[in-house]
Amino acid sequence: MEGYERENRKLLICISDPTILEFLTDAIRTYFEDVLDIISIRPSKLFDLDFEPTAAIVSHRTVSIVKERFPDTTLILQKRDLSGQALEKVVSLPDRSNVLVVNQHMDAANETINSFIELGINHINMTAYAPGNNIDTSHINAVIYTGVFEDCPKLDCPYIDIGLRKISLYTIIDIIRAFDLPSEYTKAYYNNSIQLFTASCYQIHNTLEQANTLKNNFEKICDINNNITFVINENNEIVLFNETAKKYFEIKNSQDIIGADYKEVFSSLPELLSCISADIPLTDALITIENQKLLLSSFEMDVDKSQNKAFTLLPLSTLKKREGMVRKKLRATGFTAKYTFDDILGSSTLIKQNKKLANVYAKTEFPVLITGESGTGKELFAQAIHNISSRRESNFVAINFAALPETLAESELFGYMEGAFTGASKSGKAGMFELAHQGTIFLDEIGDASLPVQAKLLRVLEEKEVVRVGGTDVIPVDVRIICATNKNLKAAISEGSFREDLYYRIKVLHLRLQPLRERPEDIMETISHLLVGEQAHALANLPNIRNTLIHYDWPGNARELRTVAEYINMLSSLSDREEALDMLNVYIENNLCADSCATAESFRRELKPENNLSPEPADQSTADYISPDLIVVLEAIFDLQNQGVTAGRNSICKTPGAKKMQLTESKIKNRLKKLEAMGCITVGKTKQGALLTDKGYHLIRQHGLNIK
Ligand SMILES: Nc1ncnc2c1ncn2[C@@H]1O[C@H](COP(=O)(O)OP(=O)(O)OP(=O)(O)O)[C@@H](O)[C@H]1O
Repeated sequence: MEGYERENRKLLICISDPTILEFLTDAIRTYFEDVLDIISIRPSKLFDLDFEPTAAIVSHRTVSIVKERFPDTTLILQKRDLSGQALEKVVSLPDRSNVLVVNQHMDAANETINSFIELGINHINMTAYAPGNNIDTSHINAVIYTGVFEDCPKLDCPYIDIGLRKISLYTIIDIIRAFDLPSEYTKAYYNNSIQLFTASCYQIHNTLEQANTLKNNFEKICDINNNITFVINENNEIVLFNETAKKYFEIKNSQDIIGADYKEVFSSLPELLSCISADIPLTDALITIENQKLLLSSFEMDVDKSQNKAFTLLPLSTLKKREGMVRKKLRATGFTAKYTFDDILGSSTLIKQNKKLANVYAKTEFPVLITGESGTGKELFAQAIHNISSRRESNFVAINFAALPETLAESELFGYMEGAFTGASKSGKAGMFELAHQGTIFLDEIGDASLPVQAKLLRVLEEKEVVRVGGTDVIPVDVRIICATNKNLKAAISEGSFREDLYYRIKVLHLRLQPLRERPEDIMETISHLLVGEQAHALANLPNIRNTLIHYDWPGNARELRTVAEYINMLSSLSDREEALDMLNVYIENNLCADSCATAESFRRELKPENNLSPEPADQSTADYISPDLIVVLEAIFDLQNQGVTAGRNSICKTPGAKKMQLTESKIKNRLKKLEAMGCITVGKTKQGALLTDKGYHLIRQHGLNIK
């Protein structure tokens, strides 16, 4: 940059660094361009000048050469101040950070450090650095430089550019004095500086506010967290004591505790004191404070190289309360038994007996095995038992072995530890047994459990404790077991697919649920509960429909019955009654009669055109409706009785009626049970065979047989 000459008002600026030279020249021109000739020059060009300036601005580097060239010129050693740029970044550097402050020259770097200290920035350890200066930089956490990145050593840490330092007020005053200028020239400088500093103060204010917000948030989190929490620094001073801690240790004022030596604060609690002083990480260490058991954990606060240590204390009583709350929540999210005995429909002697028995079982803690065909209400009974047992306030956890892949069975039942297998949740997971703690576990389709799982189940039943997959800790569980199966477990034992020892363990109490066909009097009662509206009831009570429903075998039991009820409900909403009736007839014939010729025949016989939607009279007994196959069996018993032959399965099978209807011995066995349940026959325990009751005779007579 070439200057130009002006009589008596020549100010020379001679600085070796071209960037700083340009920066300073621009700044000085801003203030003095109208009154001074400003000549800006690098030291190498000094001897080309053919005039003597009134004053010269020099740096530590150029002072001697300028003095040598112009001995009579007033020399002004340039002084500079922080620009304010990125000051908030410097303020936000973590406490005790080791920071390199870089400048082209050591004295300028030291000047920058002094400026920082003057501003009150003393939370960091600053080391001056200039190129060529050999220092150990291994511990450096950040580098601060003043606009010239090339001067910095290359380190793997954050760099903060605080910009070229602006010219100092002292230099301005020196210039004013050297040229005897009016003091107003300082005004422009002040205005400019105030603007800069207002901006940087604003930034610093924001930064401090953010830091304060963070600190407040952190303290709030510690307060919300119900654990007793406190933090101690490397000088053994307490730096944080949350609200729970204050309550627990009965500290009224934060000022009484913050900054206090923990050894004094806890002097009367030797066990806590020794744990804190031991300087080893603790995870749920069991300690006693004034007869109360607590879990103590400690954490190194490895933040910003601080040596702070956090401690949390959790009273066991609080832990238990929380456990109870979690269990309640779990119950609310699905581990609930919703059915009670009132939901179990049916007033047959068989169902009444089973309800009575289950009521008694509920009052005990013994395992119960519920057997019965699919849909007979095994889970319904299990839930009802749980709901009147002493465990009703805790979880009812159901697991179905038929739906559970073998690979998952173990982890689902017993839980797993973090990282126990690929895909395992990070935090591990409690198994069904743990979730059922203090409640009931319902092991449905137990007959489908694999042999290895059976072995583990046996162990849990015997030891009353589980070990999570991938873990070693033994977790005690207090669980009531109810198992259910529709398989013949005795046969499974003979085949070797079910453990005999497990069988006897789970079958301390036994409940056998009879299928609907063994208690036909429950059919209409159950279906009535499921029908909605008069129209649906009218449809179901049409003689042919009602008769078919009563005599159908119901292999799917109540579940199948529900489907039929739903279909009738759907039809009942049709406006065309004739169409509804037609559809129902087709449905019944296709679905309920397809498997049973006898039912089909009876159904067709009764499906007369005059059938309309008027229901059966309410007092008509279900037993007045009987299918032809049952009539054939009744007739056979009648004939055999008359011949003096014992009416057993074998003899009935050989009668002409049974032969005509292709009734096998097992079908006859089934029909005999039905007739017995209907009260039409009695079957003696000895070899006397089946005998007709009055009702049996009545039915034969009613169906047109010629009985004398
Ligand atoms: N006696 C009953 N009263 C009312 N509803 C019943 C009755 N028995 C069974 N159910 C109903 O039938 C359906 C099947 O019942 P549940 O699941 O208890 O049978 P299950 O014997 O456990 O069947 P599965 O062996 O197929 O699991 C449920 O909708 C249930 O509400």
